[in-house]
Formats: sequence, structure tokens, C-alpha cells
Amino acid sequence: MALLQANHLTKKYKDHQVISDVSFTLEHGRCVALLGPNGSGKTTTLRMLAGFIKPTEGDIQFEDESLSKDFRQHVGYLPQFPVFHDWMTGKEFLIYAGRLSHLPKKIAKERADELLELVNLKEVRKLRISKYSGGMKQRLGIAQALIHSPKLIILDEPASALDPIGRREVLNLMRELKKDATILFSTHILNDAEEVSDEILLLNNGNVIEQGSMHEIETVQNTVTLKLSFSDEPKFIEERLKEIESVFKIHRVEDDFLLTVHDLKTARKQLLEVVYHEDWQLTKFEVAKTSLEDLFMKAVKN
Ligand SMILES: Nc1ncnc2c1ncn2[C@@H]1O[C@H](COP(=O)(O)OP(=O)(O)OP(=O)(O)O)[C@@H](O)[C@H]1O
Repeated sequence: MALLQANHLTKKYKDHQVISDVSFTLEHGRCVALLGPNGSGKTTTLRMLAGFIKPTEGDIQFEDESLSKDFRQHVGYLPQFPVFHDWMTGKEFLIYAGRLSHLPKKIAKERADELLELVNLKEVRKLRISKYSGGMKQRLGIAQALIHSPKLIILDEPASALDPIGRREVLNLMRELKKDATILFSTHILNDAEEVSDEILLLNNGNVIEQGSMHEIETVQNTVTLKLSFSDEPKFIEERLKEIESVFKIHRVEDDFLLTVHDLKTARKQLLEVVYHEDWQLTKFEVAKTSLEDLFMKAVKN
């Protein structure tokens, strides 16, 4: 049985319909990315699931009916812009969050220690939060969301505002957490979704417009754009590449080549064979656009 079922969720603010008839299921142990452009309704959806706002219509059912009555205690939530008490230490903050979740003092302390270890902040537990980096604050925010051992972890844009180091720290932590938790997180960074999620839900204008596992998306969509550059004469290369065009489509942009590929493995092998055989000086070979990006662009344009 699924952990949670969202049924026909609708949210209106006066006459402004922000979410329209959104339904989906969250299975146990999955890590699901909620994707969508700015203003598509990601935060509103997450806030409804966390029990902070009520849907105008529709309902949210947890697997166990008794949980559905007040499911807030079973959800851990990291808001998009978390507020920390900067004068507290990381450990004090977690104990405080535990007390707010009605944990007895002793349990809150034990849980804080466990979580500081999990999110790799044990060494800085006695440091004031004002001294923490962005990545450290987000990891503390995730620990705060876990303090009451929730069944579902909801993270609103957990890595989007961080520098590359902080982003890497948070993504690594999410990869650890997903081993034994159910996670729903929003992002508009498709790479983050590709890196850690098992499934995606794509929102646009308050509607779910795509839903599926990353594997399904990769197989159904199955287009990758490669970018290649050479330090040889591009005209000659273009002519030669056109001879083997059956496994990809070539598009030349100035001296670079964009190749739309359906079967990355075969195309890569064939391309590298030609490069080797012709002794071309390949200076760039990179994935410029993935299946998910392709799907996102098509879906959002419609
Ligand atoms: N309290 C509110 N009152 C009125 N309109 C609101 C309220 N909260 C959100 N909205 C509107 O709902 C729409 C969806 O907002 P939401 O924050 O859910 O989108 P989002 O996908 O999370 O966007 P972003 O990626 O920019 O954070 C926006 O048009 C927003 O202006």
C-alpha cells in the first residue's frame, strides 16, 4: 500500500486558482522530485502535504486512516527559506525543535546527537548557527525535519540556493537518507532531480503534467543532446559525421556540433571510433541536454 495518496487537490486564493485537481501517489521508500518552473505551485503543494495550509478541495490520505486525521506529526518539513535562531548552537536548535515536536527532553537530546552525526555536523554542534555555511544550515534544517522520526520528509528546494560545495553536501546527504526514508523534494534544478530522485512529478500552472520513474522517462523520452568541439576544420568533420548520421542528428552551431542521440551507448561508441580512426583533436564531448530536460522543455511549452 502507498504511503500517501493526494486526491484532486485544488487550492484557490480568492479567485486565483493556484493548484488545479492534482492527484498522485507516494510509495514507501521512494525519493520523488517535484519539478516545475517558478510559480507552478510546488511550494503550495508541499505546504498542503505538510499540513500547513488546507486544500480548497480534495484530500490527502495516509496509508493508515488514523494517520490521515492529523498527519502533520508524521511529516518532516524543510521550508524553502528556513528561519534559524542564529544565536543558538546547532545542537541547541535541534533540541529546541525536538521540544516543539513534544519530545521529552532526554529523548530530544539523544535524537539531536544521532542527527548531528547523520548530517555530519557533530564536530560543529557547539558552534553558533550564525557561523555555519549555507550547506551546513541546510543540513541542520534537514536534521530539524527529521527530529520526530517522520514517515515522510518534505524538502522545499533544499539545494537550489547553495553554492556548488553546499549543494554537493546536501545532495550527498539526500542520497544517504533515501536509503531508508520516503522523500518528496521540490527543485527547479533538473540535474539535482536526475541525481537523487527515483521518480518525478512535473507541475505547470498548478497541474501535474508528467509523472513517472526516472527510468521510464529515460526510456520513453530517450533523447540526449551531446556537444562536441574539435580543433580541426569543422566543415570536414561535419561532412564525415553526416555519413554516419543514422544514430544521431547533427546540428552545427558555429564551430561546435550538437548531436541529438537516441541510443547514447551506441552513438558514443560509434563517434569515438570515428574520432580515433580520423585522428581528430576532440576538445569537448559533453551531455548538453538530458532526457529530463527535453521532457521539461516540451511539457512546459505546451
Ligand atoms: N498566500 C498566497 N496568496 C496568494 N497567492 C499565492 C499565495 N501563495 C502562493 N501564491 C501564488 O501561487 C502561485 C504558485 O506559487 P508557489 O510558491 O506554490 O510556486 P512555486 O512553484 O513554489 O514557485 P517558486 O519556484 O518560485 O518557489 C504563484 O502564482 C504565487 O504567486
